[in-house]
Amino acid sequence: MAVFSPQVAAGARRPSRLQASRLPVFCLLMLAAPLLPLPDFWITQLNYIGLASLVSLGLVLLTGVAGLTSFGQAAFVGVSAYSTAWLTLNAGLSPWLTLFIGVGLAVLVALVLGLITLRMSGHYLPLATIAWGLALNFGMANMAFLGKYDGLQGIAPLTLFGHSLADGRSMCSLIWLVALAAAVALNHLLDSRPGRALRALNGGAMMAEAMGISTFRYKLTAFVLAAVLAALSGWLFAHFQRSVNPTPFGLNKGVEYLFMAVLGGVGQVWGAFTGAAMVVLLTDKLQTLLPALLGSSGNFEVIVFGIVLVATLKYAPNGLWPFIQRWWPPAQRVRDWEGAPPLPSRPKPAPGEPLLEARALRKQFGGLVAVNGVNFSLKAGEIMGLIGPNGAGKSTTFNLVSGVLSLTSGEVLFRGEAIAGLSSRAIARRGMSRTFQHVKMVPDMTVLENVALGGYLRSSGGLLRAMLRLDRAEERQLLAEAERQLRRIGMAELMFERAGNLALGPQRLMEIARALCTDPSLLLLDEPAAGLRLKEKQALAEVLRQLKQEGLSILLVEHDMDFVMGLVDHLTVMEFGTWLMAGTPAEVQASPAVRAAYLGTEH
Ligand SMILES: Nc1ncnc2c1ncn2[C@@H]1O[C@H](COP(=O)(O)OP(=O)(O)OP(=O)(O)O)[C@@H](O)[C@H]1O
Repeated sequence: MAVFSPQVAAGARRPSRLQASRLPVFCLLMLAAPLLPLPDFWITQLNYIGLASLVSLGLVLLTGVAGLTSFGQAAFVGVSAYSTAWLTLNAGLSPWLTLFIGVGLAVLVALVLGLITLRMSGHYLPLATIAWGLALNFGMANMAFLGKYDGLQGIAPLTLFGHSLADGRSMCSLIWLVALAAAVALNHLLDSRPGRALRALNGGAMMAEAMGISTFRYKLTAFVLAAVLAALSGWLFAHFQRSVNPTPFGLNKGVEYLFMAVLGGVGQVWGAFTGAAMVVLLTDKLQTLLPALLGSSGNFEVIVFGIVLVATLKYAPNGLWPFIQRWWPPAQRVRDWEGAPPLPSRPKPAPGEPLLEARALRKQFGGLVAVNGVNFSLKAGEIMGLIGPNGAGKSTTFNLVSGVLSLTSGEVLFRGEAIAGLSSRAIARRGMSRTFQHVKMVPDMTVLENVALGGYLRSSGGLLRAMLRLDRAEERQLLAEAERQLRRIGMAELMFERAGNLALGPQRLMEIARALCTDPSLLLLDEPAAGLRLKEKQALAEVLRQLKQEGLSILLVEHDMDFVMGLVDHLTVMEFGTWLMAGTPAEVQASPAVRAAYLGTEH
């Protein structure tokens, strides 16, 4: 079926996956750097860049991908650095053991902070990370056993298979090995089932939850992973510097890490390295240049960084990495999922089986009764329309059925089971999938990846498997299913397009494909024709007719009477939050009460 002709907004470009083909060359170069005849100064700079990149990578995941902000990453670096310093110096533990203790402590703190703050809206996490950063820094600077402002000195160097890593060159290899491994693992993660779930956090919690994704769990995951990366950097830092003091773990350093991520490109894995390199190298240059120019000493580079940050946010909000990427184009995704076995699917209701029943639905927003005493039912294989003029309460009813809103009173039965009070995630798991009145998607992901989000509940690959690339068989199944659903609605030719480049019509169809990818027993469409041009509406109606022929059950909320008339089996009409009438399209069309409701006259 090809009912839809591709329409892509002007300026559309071929999308790319995050992984770039020529990066192995860069990785090899960085790992070989200590073997090159570089002066010690440059090796030291490379070490600092690698250490900062690790922390910045965590911020790419946390801020760029998951949309959460932390000013306290330097404190996580400090926890691990001080842990290994104190435990190796005073308890005589092996640094390889203290690595796990330091990272474990950072994970513990991240879990506590995350569990307290991540359920709250936006600004609580940044505030909590500021408080945590300040508290820890004052703690380190005032505790006698941690050496107060002087810190701890004489930390033992690392040894690996009997070989000492005491000099900067040996540490350089280890630091870059860890930093590059982290970057590769993060790239793998973002190109996977859990990675798409993480990227969906920025597309709005409502959409992610409707696909069965626990947004809280993934926010916590991003926060903990960012803390782990910071802790790894802290452990390496302590054994590279061989001393620790509170200064590198203060709040200003936390802000600097965030600056690195923003400067490099906060949503880009390799942007973390770009930002870290820029800041480390510029700091060194400016710290000598500016005092000489101005004739007095001081941290004048901070002023320059402030100006650069504002300019970056205004003129290059995606950071510097996209500019570098122009000369270093990323690899095109290889279509390697042909013939992948299908994902598991659920048993479908028999045609005519009672599927959905809404009984006496009522929803009150404070003093406003948005929905009052609404009843309707839908059998398997039917398309039902819920129509009514603006403000009639259709979307509220839709949200009550799909679990986005909680009922004030009433009952919803889905396949005979009472689902009122269940979360939208739990309802999605039972086989109800929805689209949104205002399209909700991840604009930076391809159409295929957006649709694959719908397969989340039909797959199980976790973080570790994704990072180690052990999830490829399941990933092929997911992408094959996403492509199958795109073909089903006639949109396969756009699968590699960046979703944000699509016009509204194809975006709405993409949402339908995503909902189909969940293998639903019931498809809920919230005003799918809103904002579409005539041709787009016709294409959409054709897709829905095709889905009905395939036996799919659909509940359609729509404002446009003409759109639903030739499409649905029966209609329920709402007015002022109440049930007005139910009947076939012909009966509804002939009803003077419905005409009056739409014309806004008395009836
Ligand atoms: N979260 C909310 N808080 C308060 N009032 C709300 C909320 N959501 C909806 N309403 C109100 O409930 C009533 C019904 O709104 P609803 O969006 O369900 O109508 P609708 O039939 O979908 O309208 P439209 O076709 O314009 O989308 C309106 O008066 C609206 O202002």
